[in-house]
Amino acid sequence: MLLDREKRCKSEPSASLGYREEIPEITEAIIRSCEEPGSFTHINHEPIPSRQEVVSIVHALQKLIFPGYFSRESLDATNLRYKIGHSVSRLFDTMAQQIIHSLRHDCFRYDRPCSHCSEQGYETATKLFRAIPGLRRILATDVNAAYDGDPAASSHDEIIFSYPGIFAIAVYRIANILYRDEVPFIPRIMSEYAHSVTGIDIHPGATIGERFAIDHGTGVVIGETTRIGKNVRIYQGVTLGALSLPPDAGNRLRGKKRHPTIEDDVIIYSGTTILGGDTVIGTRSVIGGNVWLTESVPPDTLVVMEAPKLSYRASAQKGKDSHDFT
Ligand SMILES: CC(=O)OC[C@H](N)C(=O)O
Repeated sequence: MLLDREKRCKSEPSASLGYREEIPEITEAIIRSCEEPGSFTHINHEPIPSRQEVVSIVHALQKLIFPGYFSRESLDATNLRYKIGHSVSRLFDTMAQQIIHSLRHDCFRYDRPCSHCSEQGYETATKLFRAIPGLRRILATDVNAAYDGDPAASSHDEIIFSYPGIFAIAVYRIANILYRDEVPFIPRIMSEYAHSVTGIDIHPGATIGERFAIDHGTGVVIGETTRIGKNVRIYQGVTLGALSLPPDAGNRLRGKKRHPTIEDDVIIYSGTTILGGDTVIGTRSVIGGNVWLTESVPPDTLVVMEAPKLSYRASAQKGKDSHDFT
């Protein structure tokens, strides 16, 4: 049986017509706002890089870097050469096209004179694909470091299949090659994608040595000018960041070293924040959890936050309605 309210609703004529009459005016208002000085639009320009394509490239590169782990079809000795050749040849053009789009965008948009975006796009894509064997080698050191440092990891394969840390580091290592080649947009699209799926934010401009491990990873931030040596391990919630940034910091500090340097064999535990471009954490140091550091520490230093004083008493829950926290 229909309720009265439902009956009324069903017999009511559609209200959309009256409201739809407003669409031309709404459209005009949006167009006028696009013409306002200082408004952001992207009209009449060369094709822009596609975020969706770049994300698919990331996943395709992950399959090439760790063959067999992320493919639906199994790889074996008879099809390996064919499958790798096939994906390199397909990916090569897609990658080059995306690089060309992003270079062209900057040429047109910012009047940067250029006559060879297309050539440069193919050259950079070639460099990236040539770097894959090296990427595979360095990522193997990262997987080994994660396994060696984590009793919860039951195998190297488990790390490759499932650890957000290794995914974020793999994407960082790819993006860093493009960043060093001064490809606009794509490195950040890649690293912010990894950030969005792992909670780990590694700027592609950071410099990170081999055997880098991020355990758990959620909330890790590694700033653009951070330098990290070899065999460094960090945990969730670690920030390697800049000191306070004034409102005009964007223009004043762009390109300057703002983030710390972490030397070889350092461990930084969860929730720690280390800030400043001149801050150096000396080799083999261990920085405990929840430390706030804005100054350098010499090699072989242990830095710990003294635990706040806790008091322990019998629980107030027994026989009481409210808790007594005084
Ligand atoms: C990580 C960090 O400090 O970020 C702050 C700012 N984006 C910068 O790069 O300086």
